[in-house]
Amino acid sequence: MNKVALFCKIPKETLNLFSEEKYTLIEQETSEADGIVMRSMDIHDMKFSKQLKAIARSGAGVNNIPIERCAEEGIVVFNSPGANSNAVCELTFLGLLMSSRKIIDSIDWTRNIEKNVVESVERGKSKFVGPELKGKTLGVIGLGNVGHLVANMGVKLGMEVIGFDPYISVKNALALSWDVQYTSDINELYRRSDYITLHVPYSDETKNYINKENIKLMKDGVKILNLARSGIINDDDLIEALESGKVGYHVSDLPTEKLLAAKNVVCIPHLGGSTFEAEENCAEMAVTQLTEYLERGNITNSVNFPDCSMDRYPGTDRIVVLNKNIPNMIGQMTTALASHNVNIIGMVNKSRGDYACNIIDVVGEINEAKLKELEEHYGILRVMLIRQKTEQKTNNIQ
Ligand SMILES: NC(=O)c1ccc[n+]([C@@H]2O[C@H](COP(=O)([O-])OP(=O)(O)OC[C@H]3O[C@@H](n4cnc5c(N)ncnc54)[C@H](O)[C@@H]3O)[C@@H](O)[C@H]2O)c1
Ligand SMILES: O=C(O)CC[C@@H](O)C(=O)O
Repeated sequence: MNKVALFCKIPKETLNLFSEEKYTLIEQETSEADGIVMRSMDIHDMKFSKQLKAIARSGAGVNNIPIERCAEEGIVVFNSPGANSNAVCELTFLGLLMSSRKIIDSIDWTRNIEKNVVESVERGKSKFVGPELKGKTLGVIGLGNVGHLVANMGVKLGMEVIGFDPYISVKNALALSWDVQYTSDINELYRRSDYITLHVPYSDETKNYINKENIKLMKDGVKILNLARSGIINDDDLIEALESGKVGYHVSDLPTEKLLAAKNVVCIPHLGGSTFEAEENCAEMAVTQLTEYLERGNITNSVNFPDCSMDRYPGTDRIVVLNKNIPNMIGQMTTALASHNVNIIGMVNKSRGDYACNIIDVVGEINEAKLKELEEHYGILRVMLIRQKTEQKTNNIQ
């Protein structure tokens, strides 16, 4: 029986993916949890027990999870790429309009009209005139699952779109409209754009990505949208530019104390992925990937281990070994298995960066405690034994 800690609410239909015979659902991490399902909470300081095998992030960004430490502790971290991209793209569209048409200020102003509403509206509305999006230039930084949709949306709105992403995937490049102008020179994007929208992960590389040096290159009155993460824009530099009018408007889905107090800023409470559809898509993807790993050892969409899957050989037990990507790992594993007198029927080994995964289907008597001794070997991070299949029923939270 696997224990899974739910750190967030997940839709009822998704709960049903946890079969009753195989899972107990709990609301907190305990020393017994085999898996965690979570959203945006920050778990950098959380201590994980040896029992914890996997964390499934229902969402795209994983800067709230200590990915590297998890890898070293043999904990596979999954995210749900693309599952909330449309929701973010739609909110970006709203952000573009809000930054252009003084929507928020005008709504506030209208709400405070005390009398002669019709007349006051017609007399006062001229102070809220703003530009159309059509014909303006939209700069999209990061052309991943969200960014490529935003770029294509810009084209559909009649905007000139310029995109930058030095690591764009083939899949997203192929999905990009031919009318999106791709540049490998980000300064060109800064110089030409009337609107700049960010869709990159938060990382050491993207911290303070937008700062006073590159703001200088931008057009006067440029509008900047951040629906990615706080910290990607240097708040102080941005606020200075908003004060001077160099930056005309800022829309943030990741508010900070400083931004809340700044002028010409609209803050949204991190609603990018908060649609019914996106929440369901993310939870379903996260839970499916987690259960697939716990039940069958197959890894899809991990952010710290490679994709690694194998069809189960009938009548076998399955051993999953996570290890550092260094020499002689497979030799050590197969030697240890030979000493148990088990026969390897099928095996797959995949590596990515510093880490690797092996799925090994075997027949023969396995002493699990003895097998676990492999974890004492340098470079072996986790050994997991999955005995032959059992049947499924559905589950409810305890
Ligand atoms: N507001 C929200 O609720 C919400 C929802 C989803 C995602 N996000 C944030 O947006 C980010 C992007 O989401 P996504 O689903 O498109 O992720 P993604 O991984 O599909 O795309 C990120 C893209 O950024 C690119 N990139 C990485 N470093 C870059 C750099 N230095 N310069 C330019 N491009 C770079 C990558 O190549 C990739 O194509 C996430 O990491 C997350 O932090 C926020
Ligand atoms: O959990 C959320 O609502 C935020 C999701 C979003 O920031 C993401 O990275 O996918």
